[in-house]
Amino acid sequence: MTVVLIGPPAAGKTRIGKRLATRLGRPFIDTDHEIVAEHGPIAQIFADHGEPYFRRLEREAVVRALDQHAVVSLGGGAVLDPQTQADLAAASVILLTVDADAVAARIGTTKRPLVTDLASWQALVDSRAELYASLADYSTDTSTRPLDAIVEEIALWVEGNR
Ligand SMILES: Nc1ncnc2c1ncn2[C@@H]1O[C@H](COP(=O)(O)OP(=O)(O)OP(=O)(O)O)[C@@H](O)[C@H]1O
Ligand SMILES: O=C(O)C1=C[C@@H](O)[C@@H](O)[C@H](O)C1
Ligand SMILES: [Mg+2]
Repeated sequence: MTVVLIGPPAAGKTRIGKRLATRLGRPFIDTDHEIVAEHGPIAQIFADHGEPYFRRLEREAVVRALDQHAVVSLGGGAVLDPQTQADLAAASVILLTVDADAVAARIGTTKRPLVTDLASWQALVDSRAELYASLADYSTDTSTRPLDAIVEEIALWVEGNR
């Protein structure tokens, strides 16, 4: 089964996904990175064409990624697509959560069009928390523990669920 990481911005999907893929001996795909490689910076896509256009590109990247026996990190909003929600039933879905205190230290430097400060991050999380939880087969919090401990915990769960 494809292993998929979901969760809000700055939860650690990219960093943890990369290490988890190495740990499991699988390729790693990050849908945000696929979109950037093909179409340029996400903030620029939002600015030039708007969010609905970005979501269409994202859906195409998700379809390609879910077809691989890989570890896939989805963009934070990829799960808003109903077809993606349905497709995730056939994957092992891991939700990464993070609390606001930890995120405050993480969101300073990157360019996220929908997350400009802690308040916008919190609003986005509040609006999606139920959806994230409903799609997850396993959930773990990334706020305080070192990356390697989190990766090992997830890897053991995946190996138990093959
Ligand atoms: N367990 C952790 N402990 C400390 N810092 C972490 C941890 N996990 C991630 N980080 C840091 O948090 C930041 C965000 O991580 P990452 O880019 O992996 O998140 P993401 O969920 O992919 O976010 P997005 O794709 O929305 O940008 C990075 O600077 C990363 O180094
Ligand atoms: O949460 C979101 O809606 C987003 C998260 C990022 O991963 C990017 O996919 C983009 O900035 C949108
Ligand atoms: Mg990421």
